[in-house]
Amino acid sequence: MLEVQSVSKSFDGFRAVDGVSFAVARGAITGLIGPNGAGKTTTFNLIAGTLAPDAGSIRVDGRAIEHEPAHRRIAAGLARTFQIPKPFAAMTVLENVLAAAQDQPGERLLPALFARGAVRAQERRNIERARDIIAFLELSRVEREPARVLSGGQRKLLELARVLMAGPKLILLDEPAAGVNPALLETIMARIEEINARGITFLIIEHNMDLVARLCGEVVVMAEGRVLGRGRPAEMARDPRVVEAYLGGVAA
Ligand SMILES: Nc1ncnc2c1ncn2[C@@H]1O[C@H](COP(=O)(O)OP(=O)(O)OP(=O)(O)O)[C@@H](O)[C@H]1O
Repeated sequence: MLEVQSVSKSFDGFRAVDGVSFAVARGAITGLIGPNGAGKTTTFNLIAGTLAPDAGSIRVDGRAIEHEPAHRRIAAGLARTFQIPKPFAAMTVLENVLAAAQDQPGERLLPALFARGAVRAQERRNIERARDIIAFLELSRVEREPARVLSGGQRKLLELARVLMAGPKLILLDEPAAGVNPALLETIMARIEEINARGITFLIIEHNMDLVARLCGEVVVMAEGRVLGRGRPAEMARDPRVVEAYLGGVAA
């Protein structure tokens, strides 16, 4: 589903991502782990298109996307969340989810002028879909509330809702467990499992090893801009190179 091949990115001569290669199988939930500063978020930004790689290729479903703008990658089925969610604070939960819908005919001039009925029908379908997704993520109670009133965990759920509204086949999650209380974390993990069971592939950056051990069939471990290893979470946790990278990270 995703192939990252020899991808590099430097900031002012500092190699944040240095010849990184890995693949994510269709239908898998793969973890991207490693100590702080390993280059995980930079790798996400390169895959999602918020940063352009200096070198290397990125393929989704066999199609090279590294030169495509971020919005085209979303249309190609790639969606991502952020470590710190950034909902539209003044908009309601429902409006936030609706804003993530792809291919809204109302945004195109000609259909808007000549097919008002069709536009309205599409909008109704979008609202129905958004409300189903909101219910699935247990946010119905706050559907009409502005996003600014949500807790940290609810914001993570709202991000997932927005991502689902875009209809992706591959979802990149940046620290879905960060700042989330244990009850909501259980909801988030269960929903990720259910979404995955419907055939959607995940790549997840996460420091919470309970989440990684439960959800991820395989992890890719990064340190200092490179891939240290890949394998099952329990295997990687025992790998001396991985242990050393984490200890080094703590010491630094
Ligand atoms: N825009 C930037 N300009 C300069 N340096 C950057 C930039 N973005 C990231 N870096 C540096 O690149 C390195 C990798 O950062 P990155 O955020 O990708 O790490 P990470 O593995 O996601 O870390 P964390 O787990 O703490 O989120 C860090 O040393 C960081 O300071």
